Amino acid sequence: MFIKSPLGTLKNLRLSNLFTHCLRIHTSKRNLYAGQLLLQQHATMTETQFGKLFDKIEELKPRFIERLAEAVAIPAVSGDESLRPMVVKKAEFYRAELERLGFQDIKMKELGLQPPPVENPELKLPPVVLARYGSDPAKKTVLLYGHYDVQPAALEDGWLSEPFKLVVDEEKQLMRARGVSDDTGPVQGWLNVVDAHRELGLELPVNLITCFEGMEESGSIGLDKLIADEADKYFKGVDTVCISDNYWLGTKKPVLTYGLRGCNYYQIIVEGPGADLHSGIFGGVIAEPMIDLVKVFGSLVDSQGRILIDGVNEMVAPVTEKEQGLYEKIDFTLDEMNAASGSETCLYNNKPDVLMHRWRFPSLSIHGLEGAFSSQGAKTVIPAKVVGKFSIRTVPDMESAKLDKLVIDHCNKVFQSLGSPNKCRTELIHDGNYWVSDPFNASFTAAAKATKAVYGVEPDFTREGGSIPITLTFETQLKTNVMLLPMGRGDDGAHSINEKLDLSNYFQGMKTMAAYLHYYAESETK
Ligand SMILES: C[C@H](N)C(=O)N[C@@H](Cc1c[nH]cn1)C(=O)O
Ligand SMILES: [Zn+2]
Ligand SMILES: [Zn+2]
Repeated sequence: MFIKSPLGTLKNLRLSNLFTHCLRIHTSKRNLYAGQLLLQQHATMTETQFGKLFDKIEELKPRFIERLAEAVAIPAVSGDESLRPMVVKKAEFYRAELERLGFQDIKMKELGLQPPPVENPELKLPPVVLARYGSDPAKKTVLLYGHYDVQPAALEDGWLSEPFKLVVDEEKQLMRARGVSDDTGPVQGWLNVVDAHRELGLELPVNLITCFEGMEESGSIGLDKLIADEADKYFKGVDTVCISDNYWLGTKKPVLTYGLRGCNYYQIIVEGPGADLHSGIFGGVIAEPMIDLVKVFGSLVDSQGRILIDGVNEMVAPVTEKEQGLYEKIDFTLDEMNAASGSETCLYNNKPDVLMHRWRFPSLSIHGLEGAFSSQGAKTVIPAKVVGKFSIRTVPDMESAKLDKLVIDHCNKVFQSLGSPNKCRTELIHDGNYWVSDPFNASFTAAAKATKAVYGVEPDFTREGGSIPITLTFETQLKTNVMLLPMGRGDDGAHSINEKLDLSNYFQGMKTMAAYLHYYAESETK
């Protein structure tokens, strides 16, 4: 059955669920012989209800941009120990916002000290912000997860404007600032959805629980335990978890995401000389830590992206015939890929290979190093100690502990083969599991309807090459499903310079979030 409405074509809607409240309103009408009539009446009502909500979101645009500007102005970089007070300040910002919006039972959950490796052994982890909006047992409960920490950013990296100051580019119709897409914009989006309901005097159709953390960009350290501890307490009765912390695959087509890669992040520490040395005096005479590190780095991966560590590729689940057919149908082009990377350096020349290597094969990236000369000019120094950083994006069926052993054994073996008198050790900094789900549950169905209602198209179902370390923990500890509803686009430049969020994605994203809550409330499963 199809109902045509200005919000889009609503397909195969079921009387028993989506129209429950409509039936209540229309019970006085005797003329139920024509299901079509009832459906038309409901279509009008849904249209009116969404119409008002969507109009309110449009009307509140200046307020919603202002709030986002306040949030992104706090440089909450979880990976920079010196900025930890700013991460805590941003948690306080959200506590105040939640209070102002009428959330209750707000808890700033402390997670204790950050475990090693860490510079300051007294460093406290930032709090997790838990809050409730409604606790009606007749309603479903949706847990909204997001993170308020961000990646580092500095003007001198090549930003067009100060990274922690929101710039609205009217010409390009976008907002620019660190975190605007990952993940401050989407977190703000959820709060704005509640704000819009309150302004309209419209009841939220579900109970909400927020779980906003401040360590996602550093591997969600400490959050697993909190979720396990609160599974039967604060999180009791959660029906589904919705995460808005990834991006569309490309720039035009909205997507829903049912898979993530995991991430194991390592460091290799090579040290020898007692201090940095003059290369004219000591060059050729002493063993240089940087030379050893480069050799170990070079043994990890080749220039075609192939991982060279024995046993790693063998853990990857084989590609099935059924799966092979999925990739060609996805709305994505190599041109979009090149535009997003700002280059033509892609290692693959066809869509299925690009998507498979992004979603379902592991990758190894070398991120950088501490301790070495990295400025302009030509300093003739031999660094005494260097710390190399690299990570592996993991996929089914890779086992995290087994991977750690393979990686550490490999680095030790390569270093030993160099015959260097320096010292070398490799350690895990943090890890997070991959996650793959069934995209046909009630939550995904509600999100697909919401996408159709807002954008007028069916979303693509995609996997994400990035990681959200806590996703699998929600699924296993709360024994419920998780759905990923991205707000931004594939070219937003998350983790890069000039991170942006298109204005249309911010506002249409909020409408999709709002519609999702209404459609999910009306779905059959409780
Ligand atoms: C997809 C998400 N917005 C994100 O950027 N996640 C980070 C999380 C992370 C950091 N270290 C390990 N995982 C990512 O994928 O890099
Ligand atoms: Zn994120
Ligand atoms: Zn991120």
